[in-house]
Amino acid sequence: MSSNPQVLPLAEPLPLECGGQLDGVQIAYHTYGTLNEARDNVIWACHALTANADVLSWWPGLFGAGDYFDPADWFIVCANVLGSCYGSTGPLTPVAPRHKPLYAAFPRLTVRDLVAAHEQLRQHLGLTKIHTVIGGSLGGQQAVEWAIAQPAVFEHLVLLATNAQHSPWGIAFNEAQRLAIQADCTYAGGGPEGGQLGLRAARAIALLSYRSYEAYGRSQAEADDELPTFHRASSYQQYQGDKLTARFNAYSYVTLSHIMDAHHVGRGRGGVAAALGRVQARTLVLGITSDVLFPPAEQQLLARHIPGAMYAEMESGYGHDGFLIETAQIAHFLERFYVQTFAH
Ligand SMILES: CC(=O)SCCNC(=O)CCNC(=O)[C@H](O)C(C)(C)COP(=O)(O)OP(=O)(O)OC[C@H]1O[C@@H](n2cnc3c(N)ncnc32)[C@H](O)[C@@H]1OP(=O)(O)O
Ligand SMILES: N[C@@H](CCO)C(=O)O
Repeated sequence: MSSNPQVLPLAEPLPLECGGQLDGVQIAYHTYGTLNEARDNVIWACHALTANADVLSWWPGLFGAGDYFDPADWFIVCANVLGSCYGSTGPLTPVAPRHKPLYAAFPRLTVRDLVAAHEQLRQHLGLTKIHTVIGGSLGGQQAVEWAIAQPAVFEHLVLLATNAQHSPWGIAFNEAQRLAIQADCTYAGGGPEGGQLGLRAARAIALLSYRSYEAYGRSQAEADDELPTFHRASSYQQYQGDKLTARFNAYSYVTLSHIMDAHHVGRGRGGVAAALGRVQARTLVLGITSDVLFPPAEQQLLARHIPGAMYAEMESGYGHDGFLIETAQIAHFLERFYVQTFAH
């Protein structure tokens, strides 16, 4: 990661959708570029499961100098979500009044709680209008929830590889990963290193849902003369598990996967169609042909119910993670979208 994020301590305890409140919440965030005089050049990026507030580091090709969202033109904001481990309050953050981390006892949160915390940051920054809020996967779940909760704030909404309600299939994947973490006997005991072996296995499971048959075939095919005891795909799975455990913790992972599972824009709002009907932002929804975790039918549903939404599909063999990789296609569809919305 490049620079350290700024941190906003929230003035009041945060009431939680599932009941209770979280005291002493802090939100870590990055801003890039300059807010123009008209204050109409704000892009708010929402990150996915294991990323952080430094969007320039994890979405290169879309955010950065010379990219579609260039800090020379835009005031870009990205904030770490509550429950994560990159500076915002999470299970390993010491919490008042005990000043001890909550580990496995961290409260259940929902996407609406993530939105409520970032909404306080938006107000703190004095941003009355957001030109575009954009997010993929969990970031898209946050973006759509926010556009429903605060419809007048967002002029454009861009949703990638996401959904209106997390699917039984997605929940089952997350539960399999949580079972792997809980099978690690160091998880229940707590402590900053608890559950890391389980997390390694969880990431390997998750990768199966982020990539595709085609992507593994392309990058992990074995040579004819390779020993039958070595498999590139096995080594890849282990490497990806190690890579995540070096930068993330099991408690945040479990917290965030529960948040994803609880995502349902229609809860208490008369159902999904009624909730999506509240969105006022001009909306672009992007699906990925090979996404098995959030299949295109889920994005088509979003586009069907968000008034006037534009839908497009990216041809990609990368699977779900294509939303982080196919930046040229994303830029192409963004350009078409902005030209079309400008014309109307
Ligand atoms: C501190 C931080 O890093 S912060 C956060 C960074 N991550 C995020 O923000 C989350 C979002 N990003 C992601 O999920 C991912 O980075 C993606 C989807 C964009 C790309 O995934 P990657 O893992 O980089 O790409 P890919 O799946 O092609 O794997 C390549 C890596 O696997 C390694 N690899 C490939 N095949 C094998 C193999 N058979 N055995 C062992 N390692 C292998 C490569 O050497 C490469 O290693 P590197 O990452 O150390 O360079
Ligand atoms: N690969 C993404 C999760 C997929 O949405 C991440 O690690 O944040």
